[in-house]
Amino acid sequence: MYGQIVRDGLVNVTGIEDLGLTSPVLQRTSDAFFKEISPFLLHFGMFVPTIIGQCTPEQQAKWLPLAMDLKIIGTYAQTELGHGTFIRGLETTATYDASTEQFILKTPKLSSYKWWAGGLGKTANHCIVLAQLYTKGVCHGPHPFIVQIRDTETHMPLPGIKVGEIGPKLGFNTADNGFLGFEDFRIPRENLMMKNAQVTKDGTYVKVARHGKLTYGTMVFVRVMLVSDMAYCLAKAVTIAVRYSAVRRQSQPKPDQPEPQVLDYLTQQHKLFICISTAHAMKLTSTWLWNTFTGVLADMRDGNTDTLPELHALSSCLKAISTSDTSALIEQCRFACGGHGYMYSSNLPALYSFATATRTYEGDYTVLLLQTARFLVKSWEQMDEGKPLTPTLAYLEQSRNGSQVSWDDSPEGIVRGFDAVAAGRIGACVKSIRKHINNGMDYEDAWQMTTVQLVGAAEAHCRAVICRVYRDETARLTAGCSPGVKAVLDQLSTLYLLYWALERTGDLLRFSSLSERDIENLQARYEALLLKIRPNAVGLVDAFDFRDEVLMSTLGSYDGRVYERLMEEALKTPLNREPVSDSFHKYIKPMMQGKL
Ligand SMILES: CCC/C=C/C(=O)SCCNC(=O)CCNC(=O)[C@H](O)C(C)(C)COP(=O)([O-])OP(=O)([O-])OC[C@H]1O[C@@H](n2cnc3c(N)ncnc32)[C@H](O)[C@@H]1OP(=O)([O-])[O-]
Ligand SMILES: Cc1cc2nc3c(=O)[nH]c(=O)nc-3n(C[C@H](O)[C@H](O)[C@H](O)COP(=O)(O)OP(=O)(O)OC[C@H]3O[C@@H](n4cnc5c(N)ncnc54)[C@H](O)[C@@H]3O)c2cc1C
Repeated sequence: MYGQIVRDGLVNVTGIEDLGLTSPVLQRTSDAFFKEISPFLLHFGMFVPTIIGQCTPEQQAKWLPLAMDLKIIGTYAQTELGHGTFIRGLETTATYDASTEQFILKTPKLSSYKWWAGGLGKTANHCIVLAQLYTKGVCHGPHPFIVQIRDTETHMPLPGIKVGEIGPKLGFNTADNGFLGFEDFRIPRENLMMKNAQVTKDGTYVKVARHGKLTYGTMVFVRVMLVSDMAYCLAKAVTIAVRYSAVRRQSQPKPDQPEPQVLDYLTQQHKLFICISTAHAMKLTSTWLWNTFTGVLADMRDGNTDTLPELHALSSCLKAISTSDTSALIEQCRFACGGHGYMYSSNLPALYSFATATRTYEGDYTVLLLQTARFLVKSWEQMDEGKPLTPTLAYLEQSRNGSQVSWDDSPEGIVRGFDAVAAGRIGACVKSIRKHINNGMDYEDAWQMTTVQLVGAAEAHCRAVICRVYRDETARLTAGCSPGVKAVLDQLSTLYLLYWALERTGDLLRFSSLSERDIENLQARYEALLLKIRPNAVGLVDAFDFRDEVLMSTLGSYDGRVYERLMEEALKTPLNREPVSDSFHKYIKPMMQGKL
């Protein structure tokens, strides 16, 4: 039964089509069972997908049934105390011993301890370990291995394994993130996950993969999944904040009139409606990214890896921007709920601590944007050589002659404006790199000196992609809808464009013919749009269709009994069990009597 709950709740989200499971879904029933992060998150989120992505069919036949039936519980241990970002710098070694046909796992020093893997501390008995593969005295770089770390009967760590929990964190405190060290721990040769590289019995290393970075495949998969996760988290947060804002009344802007719902303040609408619109933008972009991902998988099954670099660039920037926007906007939802938003029972602190972690894990924000930037600069250089551009970079063509794009304030025109900003910023980076090189720097230093601009260019590219996909997908999906639904969804996608155009006026002034008058118009349209969305705001968050059991919020429940729920929760707190707590007699009273 328990296993079934875990499977229903989490495996659907991983959307492993090869297993006949569904693609990403917005709602997750698991949230009603696990109030916090599940210690099984890594089992279904990374352990199982890595078995699928990195094992041969024979290895899958052995490990998948065990993992799917929860006969073994696994996690994914890549990060070490000393290195997370730089995977090639990992220090754990797996050295092949041909005489016993085993790998010997070793943690050479403190900084080589595996650190962070979810469920590793107390829950998992198996683990995917990324280690530098040595055979015949040669290091072949990091490779994944399946390692049993605990006895499946007693759950005791096996001899040669040092494992434990890493301690309290900002969030994720129920995920038992762990550390792991190896003292010459031996595993069979067959535990190397051999889809992309193999070691034969005599220790010969055989590379199978056509692309050098396929070992990083699970990370690409999880990055793709995270965009949809972010849409889901933000939809939850804004449901809480909008419902609360409809219940909460504050201040008296006009004398002799009742206190308005705070949702009627334009500033409150400015804080919240962009969250509704962003949740839609991310959901539609995540589905589009998922389709791109499955397309690339299909290409790779046919032996073609040409589309992988664009997928890596897209999944990197969309992971970075969706996690960063979501954490900022969830925090904005908390601000929008005033003091009560700070209550744990509002569920906003938990949502925030989850979202802000996603900005770091599975690839840090800056690091991933720089990966995208690498692709963008390379594409620019290829364009200069007259080579064709990939579909998501087709907009670079317009910047070839370097002239400013003329500003057009229709939604499609604004999307073209974002294209122009992205193209302009990428072009500026290429110019900066070339200038530094002409001044005598080598390429790496010229790149370093341009990284602040490169991060900005990758952000601009990602924003342009989101704007285009959001606009196009909204038009496509609402084609058969009623005029009312179509109009409201069109308002939401227009709001996204206006909001970001106003956020990026500096860039638009630089790379398009936008004028002061155009900015005034944008501002006026934006404010008018907020008022148009206001009557539908509660309906729009209700349409996300979260059950109260999933939302778990005193502020956001469907019935709006905010104050009653806050009081009910307050009365449950252990400090309210007795009218006078022991500390009064032990410390406070003696202090008042001058006896301390
Ligand atoms: C619930 C919580 C769960 C959390 C779990 C975790 O956090 S688990 C832990 C999660 N941990 C992390 O996420 C760690 C984040 N760190 C990383 O992913 C890598 O260390 C790196 C990508 C930053 C650099 O890697 P590097 O030093 O090996 O590479 P390089 O920069 O020298 O580039 C060389 C070439 O490789 C290309 N390429 C790179 N990646 C990919 C890819 N996936 N696919 C395809 N291609 C890729 C790149 O574009 C470039 O191509 P070019 O231009 O030559 O044609
Ligand atoms: C809640 C949580 C759960 C996690 N779960 C797992 C797990 O299950 N398994 C696992 O293996 N790992 C896990 N991790 C680890 C996570 O993947 C890493 O923390 C993450 O990849 C960032 O790496 P880092 O910690 O080494 O940061 P660092 O790379 O040390 O980052 C520190 C700073 O340096 C900057 N920086 C680093 N490199 C560059 C560069 N090349 N250029 C410019 N700036 C740079 C970063 O931007 C950042 O500002 C988890 C982390 C968290 C927070």
